Amino acid sequence: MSDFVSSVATAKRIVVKVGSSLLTNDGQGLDPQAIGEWSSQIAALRRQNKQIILVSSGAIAEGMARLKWKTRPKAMSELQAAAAVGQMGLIQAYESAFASHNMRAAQILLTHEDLADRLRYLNARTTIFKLLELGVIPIVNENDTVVTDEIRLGDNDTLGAVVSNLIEADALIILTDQRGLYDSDPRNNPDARFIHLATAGDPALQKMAGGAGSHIGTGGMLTKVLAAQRAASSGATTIIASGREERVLERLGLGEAIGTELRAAPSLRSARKQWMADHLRLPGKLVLDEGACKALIDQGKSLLAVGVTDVIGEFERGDVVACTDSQHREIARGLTNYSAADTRRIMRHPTNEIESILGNCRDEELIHRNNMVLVQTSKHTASAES
Ligand SMILES: Nc1ncnc2c1ncn2[C@@H]1O[C@H](COP(=O)(O)OP(=O)(O)O)[C@@H](O)[C@H]1O
Ligand SMILES: N[C@@H](CCC(=O)OP(=O)(O)O)C(=O)O
Repeated sequence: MSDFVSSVATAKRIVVKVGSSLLTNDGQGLDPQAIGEWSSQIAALRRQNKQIILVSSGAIAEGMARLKWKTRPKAMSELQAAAAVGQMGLIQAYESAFASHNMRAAQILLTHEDLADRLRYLNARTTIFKLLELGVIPIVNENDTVVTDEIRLGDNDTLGAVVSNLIEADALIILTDQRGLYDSDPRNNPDARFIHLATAGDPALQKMAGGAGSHIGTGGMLTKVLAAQRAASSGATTIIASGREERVLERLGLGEAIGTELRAAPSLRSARKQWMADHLRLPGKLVLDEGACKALIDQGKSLLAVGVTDVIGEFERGDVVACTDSQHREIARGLTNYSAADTRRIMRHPTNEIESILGNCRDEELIHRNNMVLVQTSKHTASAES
């Protein structure tokens, strides 16, 4: 028995990764009952007031069943074809399972490149946040059709971590066919000891983890341990637990310490905020009025166009820009949703006028709070917030 409370209890935004082995009948196509069970458990977490993003594998396994292939192909083009065929079944199954709980789901297919490109990264983020705001469950998988071996994330454990970083999730739950992480592969060593709690990124964990245990799964424990390390860089805690444990998600949400919990070291600062803070040369500056400075510093709010009095420099949507007070002292920086040209047109105007000025209103905020880092203390010193 573990004597700690699961971090899932206090987590508000959670990425849940479900591996192929938990969605299929021994790799032979999707198991609708399993999908029904996952959607019920996610509905239970929603009732606990948590935002859930599902990273689901299973497209290749379902595609193989639909194409009547008995063994997993090796050729990239065949894997991609299977994924393309199977992804439809996967989404179809989730769509009807969530509908029975009066919930909507959305399909998000991502590649490594989408997240390496700043604009596409920002668009993916904005879309996922909007879906969460609307109460929709985003279902994410890798866009297998367009990726080659070299640029493939390759396993959904890594994708789960990348998505956790993207939306700054509090927790990443990786569900698999084992109770969690042991100090060696329990399939080969019956005396393997179970790890309840450890720090993500501890090099000892990598030595314990082996490859995939089944012909269905891809990564094994090693990709899960590495995913935990990656998720920790934006502060998320990872839980590796058995998907066969009854009501596992709901119980984790209630604080039961099921599985292995890999916590981020307390000192870790959000990687994205670090990235913004590290920008030395910014392409532009927004000068804010007093009210906007207060909203950012004291109230933790997003920046709206109405609070901007001047735009200096040239920049595009997605660039990191500085926000200054009327004395040109930098108080914050963040990813802007509007170019310099558009900002000049909408500054000093309330949000409800953006559409009539620009012809559309893609984002209500000029810089969303989630995309901003404060770079001053109340004394206007230049130290970055931690
Ligand atoms: N130290 C370890 N502790 C637990 N499982 C391990 C360990 N090393 C390797 N494994 C293997 O990892 C497998 C889970 O990974 P994988 O087959 O990729 O599943 P999934 O499809 O859920 O991602 C387990 O079935 C197990 O055999
Ligand atoms: N994109 C692939 C996922 C591959 C994968 O990581 O599978 P798994 O190791 O079972 O989580 C699919 O949908 O089949």
